[in-house]
Amino acid sequence: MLFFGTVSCTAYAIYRLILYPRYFSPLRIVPGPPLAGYLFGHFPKIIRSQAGAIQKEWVDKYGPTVRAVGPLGQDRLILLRPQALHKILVSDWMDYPRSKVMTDILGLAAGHGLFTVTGTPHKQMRKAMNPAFSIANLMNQTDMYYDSIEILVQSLNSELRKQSDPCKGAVMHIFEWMSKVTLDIICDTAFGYKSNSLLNPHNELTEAYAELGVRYETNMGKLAELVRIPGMARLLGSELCYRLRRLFRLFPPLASVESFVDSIHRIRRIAKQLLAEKLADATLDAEDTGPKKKDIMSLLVRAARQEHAEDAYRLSDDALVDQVLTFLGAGHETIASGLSWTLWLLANDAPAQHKLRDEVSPVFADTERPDYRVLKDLKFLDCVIMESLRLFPPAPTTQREAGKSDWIDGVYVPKGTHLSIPIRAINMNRDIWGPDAEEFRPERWLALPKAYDPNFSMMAFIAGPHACIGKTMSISEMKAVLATMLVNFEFAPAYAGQVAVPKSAITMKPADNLPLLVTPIRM
Ligand code: HEM
Repeated sequence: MLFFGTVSCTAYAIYRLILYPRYFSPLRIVPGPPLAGYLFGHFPKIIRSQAGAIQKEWVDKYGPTVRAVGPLGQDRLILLRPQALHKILVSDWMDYPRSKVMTDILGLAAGHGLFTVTGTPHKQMRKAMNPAFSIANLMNQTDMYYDSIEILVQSLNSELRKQSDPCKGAVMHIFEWMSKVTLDIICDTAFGYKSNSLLNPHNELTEAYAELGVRYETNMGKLAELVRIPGMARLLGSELCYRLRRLFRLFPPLASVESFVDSIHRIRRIAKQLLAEKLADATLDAEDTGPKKKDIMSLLVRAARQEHAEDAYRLSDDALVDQVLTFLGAGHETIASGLSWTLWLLANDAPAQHKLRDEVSPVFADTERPDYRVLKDLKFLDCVIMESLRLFPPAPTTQREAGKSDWIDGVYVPKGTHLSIPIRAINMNRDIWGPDAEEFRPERWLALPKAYDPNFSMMAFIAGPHACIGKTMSISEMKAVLATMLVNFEFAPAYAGQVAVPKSAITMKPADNLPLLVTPIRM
């Protein structure tokens, strides 16, 4: 019996890892890089390459539909064409959910909220959350951004004052500053919580996120493999695993999982605390007829507590904790990354930086806190942000999994195939954007190319029912921060020949925290 079992397992492994990808997969006819290692395929290369870069290299070399192979012989298709993207993201989106590995990892770090549900539960949850992201609500919130932005300006000025000649400026790690200001803004606008990370570098939430960021980036490959073990994702997020986390030290290759578990536990504890405060506030609010709190969580808690029709969907308290985690996870590093790369691009393009400053300065002559409408009307600011998000999309790739076998873009795609959406490669597609697709040219947004498709040519926020719920919020927050930065400071590369490189794997974070020379315009 044991012999029969061993032979069957070995035969299956040989079929799955060696024979299937080479001789039986219907995708073997699709162009792509030569097959790599039997066990992990192209996965190590994907994980180690600069964010979104390998997908771009492959579509440039092999065309708009590329086949690669992931761990355990799993087929992967990289899809660039609008028809294919429309099918998996819009028309048949329910049949192409986010993959289980992706939702397991996202669920651990950013809660089991909108990121991890699909189909009908997703529709219901999204409907419950949409009002909190409405334009009307965002218009109410814009003023709150400036509480943190003004502290950022003061903090950068006090760094400058430490220099022997402040007018000559100082080199500052821009990503660190953008990360702090965006964390403070999301905590305030999403929960009415003052995280104060700009003033207090040892703030618990800031430290936990910094630690999580490091562990997440450097251990992505390990985590992706670990969560494939049935039940492991749930175990890693459990109280038991937190209590026993020191045991990971006994297995040196997994030693760093200890601090990953520790950070997610700390972040979850703060999220629960934030929610408890919101629930207490909601009870008080119900008795009070005065002005209601404007933060997103207060709106969700009030909506969940209101009397609805019997069949209406309500977010439970546990679901609300997960939404807290989702906002924290999704809402700060993405914007921090977008802002940092925009400042990098402007630092390297003095005429664009001057042009933008000329546009925003008159607005600040009238008010220190331009509102949503004023920011919306700043055309060149809009072009600069769109161009920066096109070249450096904070989420440079995303994935889906084929929930059924079907034809996509003329290729028969078996159920279970991993589908990669190469956001950065799509955004730089020369067929759409022309021969200068890789250059920073904000003016291109004033005369869009004929081939431009509003849904599938610039996909920083993707498209369809899973498109980013925070898109309008992100753009308006980026506008408020950038406009204020530009009237107060000038930005230039930190040293001659500086090259900025995005980190490997998932996000577009700059690898070196992006040092830039910051000089004051008004102090
Ligand atoms: C520049 C900033 C941002 C970028 C580039 C960005 C990008 C994206 C992308 C590409 C997705 C789709 C992921 C996928 O389906 O695989 C997404 C989804 C999502 N984003 Fe954002 N995001 C940003 C900011 C935000 C903010 C500020 C929030 C909330 C406060 C947010 C909340 C979400 C949520 C909840 C989803 C899941 C939506 C769903 O499945 O219905 N994002 N984002």
